[in-house]
Amino acid sequence: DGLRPGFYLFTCPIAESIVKSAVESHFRSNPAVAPKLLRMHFHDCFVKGCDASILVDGQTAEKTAVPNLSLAPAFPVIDDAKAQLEAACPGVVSCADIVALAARDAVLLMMYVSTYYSDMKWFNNDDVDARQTNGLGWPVLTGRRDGRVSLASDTASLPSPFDSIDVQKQKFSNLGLDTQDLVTLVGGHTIGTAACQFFRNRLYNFNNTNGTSDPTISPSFLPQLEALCPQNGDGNVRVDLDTGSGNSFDTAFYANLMNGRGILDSDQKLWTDASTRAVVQRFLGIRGLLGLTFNVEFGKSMVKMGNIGVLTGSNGEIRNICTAFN
Ligand code: HEM
Ligand SMILES: [Ca+2]
Ligand SMILES: [Ca+2]
Repeated sequence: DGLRPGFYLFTCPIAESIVKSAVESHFRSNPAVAPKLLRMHFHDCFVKGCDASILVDGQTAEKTAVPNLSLAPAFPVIDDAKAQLEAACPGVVSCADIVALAARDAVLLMMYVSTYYSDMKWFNNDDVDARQTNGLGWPVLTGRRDGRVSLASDTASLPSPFDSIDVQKQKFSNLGLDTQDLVTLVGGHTIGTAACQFFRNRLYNFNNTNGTSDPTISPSFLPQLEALCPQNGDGNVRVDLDTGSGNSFDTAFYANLMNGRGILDSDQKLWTDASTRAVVQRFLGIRGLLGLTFNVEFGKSMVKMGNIGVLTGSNGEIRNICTAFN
């Protein structure tokens, strides 16, 4: 019953290092996979629990739903790790655990890069081997098993960038996550990018009023965003969710919200709404409030998220390949 640290200690002791090396080698050729791996774990857990339902191929599978399309470059990381794991310990390590471990390893790489480097181009694999993680990251509990259902229609439980704070809170509390978890986990937007199509309405057509922009956007930031996402430009152009700090796992995202420089409407509202703003302020160490340390809280909330609806014991299965049920 339940997950535990080191579930594979005796059955596949090399499991966690195989996942780590798969994440690192893909990261080296394409660092953009790191934020996608984090988001993949979130999208897995929020739809039928953390059961690898997001990995299955098929015409009506979760993968085909709009919110999951931009995750495509990160699926091969999981498939690679799984192939190596099947060679080392056949039939033992679940795809759901690979996703959870890969998300942690991806964040750890970003934390490492932001701690020791100002520019990712100086990053190479030798550094990874020599790195000191200094207590960053979090222990991933393992023992999840893989689900046997994957339907695009189930992705309606995912939050949308157009959701109000009340709806965001509701979607999180449905899964046992409170307001602090919401603000903490959305802090994952400290890394990675969003396509213009998901926020362009804020620039040119706010509340369906043509020519109007969202008044919560800082006046100095609006022209910058408009330049990145022109009104009739390509909606697939991608912009950092944390302007000026898209590769660093840090609290700059929250400072941007405070300064009216959020990208998604759902993110900027974390500052507009008093209940979520209070949590943002605690991450920013505003005087008079009990401070919160982002990296620490993020790990705690990730462990909570990683427990959502897990299959354990004899429930579910250990898939042979992550893209298909057995
Ligand atoms: C109210 C909750 C949330 C909403 C509405 C939301 C929405 C979005 C949207 C619209 C994007 C851009 C997708 C694209 O253009 O491809 C995005 C990206 C991202 N999200 Fe969220 N998100 C939420 C919560 C979270 C959580 C809880 C995490 C992780 C713990 C997360 C991690 C990420 C990451 C890392 C990216 C960047 C992906 C990339 O670079 O491709 N998000 N999110
Ligand atoms: Ca799932
Ligand atoms: Ca950042």
